[in-house]
Amino acid sequence: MTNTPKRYTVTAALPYANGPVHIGHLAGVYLPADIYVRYLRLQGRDVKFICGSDEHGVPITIRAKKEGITPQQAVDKYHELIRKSFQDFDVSFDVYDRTSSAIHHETASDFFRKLYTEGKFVEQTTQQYFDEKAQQFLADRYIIGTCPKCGNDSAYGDQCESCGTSLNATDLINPKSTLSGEPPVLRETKHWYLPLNEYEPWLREWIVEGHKGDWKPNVYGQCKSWIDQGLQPRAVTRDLDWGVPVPVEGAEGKVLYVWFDAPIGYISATKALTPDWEKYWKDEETKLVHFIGKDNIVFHCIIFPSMLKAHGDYILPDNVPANEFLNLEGDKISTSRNWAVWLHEYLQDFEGKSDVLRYVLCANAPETKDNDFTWKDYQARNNNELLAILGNFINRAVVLTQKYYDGVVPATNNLHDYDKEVLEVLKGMPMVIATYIERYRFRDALSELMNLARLGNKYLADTEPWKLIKTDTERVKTIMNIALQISGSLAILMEPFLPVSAGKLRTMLNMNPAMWADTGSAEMLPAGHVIGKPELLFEKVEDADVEAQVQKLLDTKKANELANAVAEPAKENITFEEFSKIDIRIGTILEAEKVAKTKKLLKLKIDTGIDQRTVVSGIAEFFMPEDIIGQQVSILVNLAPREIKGITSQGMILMAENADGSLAFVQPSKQIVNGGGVS
Ligand SMILES: Nc1ncnc2c1ncn2[C@@H]1O[C@H](COP(=O)(O)OP(=O)(O)OP(=O)(O)O)[C@@H](O)[C@H]1O
Ligand SMILES: [Zn+2]
Repeated sequence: MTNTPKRYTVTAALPYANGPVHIGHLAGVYLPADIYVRYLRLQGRDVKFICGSDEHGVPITIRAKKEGITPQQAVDKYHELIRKSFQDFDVSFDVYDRTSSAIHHETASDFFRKLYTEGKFVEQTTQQYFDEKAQQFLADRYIIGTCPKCGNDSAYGDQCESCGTSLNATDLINPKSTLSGEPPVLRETKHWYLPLNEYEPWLREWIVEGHKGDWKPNVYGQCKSWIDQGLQPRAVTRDLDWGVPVPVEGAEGKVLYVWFDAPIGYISATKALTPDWEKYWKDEETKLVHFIGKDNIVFHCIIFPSMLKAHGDYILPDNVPANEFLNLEGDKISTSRNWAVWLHEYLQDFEGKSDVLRYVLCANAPETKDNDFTWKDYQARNNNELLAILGNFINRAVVLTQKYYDGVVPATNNLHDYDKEVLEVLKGMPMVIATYIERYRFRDALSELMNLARLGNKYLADTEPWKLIKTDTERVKTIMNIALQISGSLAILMEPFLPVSAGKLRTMLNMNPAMWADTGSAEMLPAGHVIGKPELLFEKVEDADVEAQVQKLLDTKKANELANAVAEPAKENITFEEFSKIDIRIGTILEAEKVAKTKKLLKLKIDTGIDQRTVVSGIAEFFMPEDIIGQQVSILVNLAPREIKGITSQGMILMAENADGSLAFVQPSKQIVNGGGVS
């Protein structure tokens, strides 16, 4: 599509309703989509921004089972959490719907029925894995095994998350049911398949030949490799009781595969938004763009387009600008490992700072390769870029205008070459930024925006109006006028990236509503216009703020280590006679002191009931001597005495060790007389 399209349908991947939104989702999908849409609106284009929760599929049924609630209750909880956090983050969806809605069930059913009636599916009875204990077919994530491609031993029945290969359950080596842990048996069942192999020549022409130039290399490359490997028919139904029922007689107990119904969710959400929905999906003059992360490429570039093609009434995506992945502090973001910065928590911890997160995630977006988010980088980008460059420039321009002219925009006079150069750059900037945005290069676009603020700072630093005001007041008028022109343009150009700050700046400058096309010209803030009072756009992020976040992550790491700790294998068997030789008694600590010049050792005096004896114990890192006096402990009393740091240790205190190496006393659960035997 080269000419300006008549309208746009922009979709953002439907977030899966089994966890909250994290920064990876934002950087990969929702932020670039929101920047794009906000920009289009400023261009006056007709655009609908579509999203909603993806609420079907096996992981939701597994979570519901685990929590003892129904799948509907599970998705209700996360749908609301996700919807609210997007809203609080100012993601400007025109509609945020959900796939458990009636309108979606109806739309997805109709879609399936049309393809079914027109003979677009292949019906096949095959052997599928069945869990005899749970009396259930094992779709997708109900089955794990070893990936035949990469050897990952926890690949799912539909996909290996390690190498990204899409799988059939029967491809897995050593398959196991995730319900019972048992190896499954094979049972006959009937399903409907979309014969992707038949769409291969068309896909080759449409993508491999047609989109070589305009799709991102990572997206194009993945598609080409899929097509080159040869496509197989793909089942679009599942034996499951949660989802859109297959609307065909004899298909009781079967639902549509989640990846069949989810993308149709974009269409149903548009239906929920407007009775005019058809022109956003069926008119060739509409430009359809899907924003997704890299693991969704095959579904949006191969499977969904084949479905749309089979249906025949719908347009195809013009582009699918998928991003790579964002990692967190060097580790893959993971919902199940709680390794994430959760959006709703961020918004609580950093109230009023949604733009800072938007800035950092866009400046560091994984557009061409995986990238890493670190709190140090977050702090540096806020303090050294947003605050020091953008915030500082705006503040100078507004404060000086208030000081010299009581907020009235002065007129220019007699332009110097330098002024003309700066105005020339300003005039060209909207086009430069727009071109990057239209090519889905949001990092470059943001970097140009910051260059404009840098230019403004440099202009003021070079011309030094604060000195000239004493000698050349006419010159200062020109300088301040130009600084304000830059500020006014920034207020509009930054809106897609930093909507909250852009709003504040527009208020500060007392601006009339303006569009992208108005920027770069002196008409925005004409001489005589009165601006408002200065207000700080950004504030410093302190060390303590980011240290608290890093600590939160360290705590998560520790909790994960404890949860994943694997017990050491048991030692060799011993006989009862051997065990009987061991004499363990309950005793009480009478005295405790640190052993001089050591870090780990405490010297204890213990009442063992038999005697009072000295024991040297390596527990000083975990206990303060004064805290343990009076505690009952278990002591091995017939261990041969040993010399430790010049002290004779007569026995050993029994300690239990945690996964992180910390120690606890092995103590009786109620008071026991000293000397009481342990057996
Ligand atoms: N770390 C990430 N970086 C970039 N994009 C991501 C990241 N994690 C998920 N996405 C994208 O966000 C969109 C929504 O993700 P979805 O709700 O399907 O969760 P997911 O991929 O299962 O992630 P998670 O397992 O972390 O919840 C998808 O398009 C996905 O590709
Ligand atoms: Zn694999």
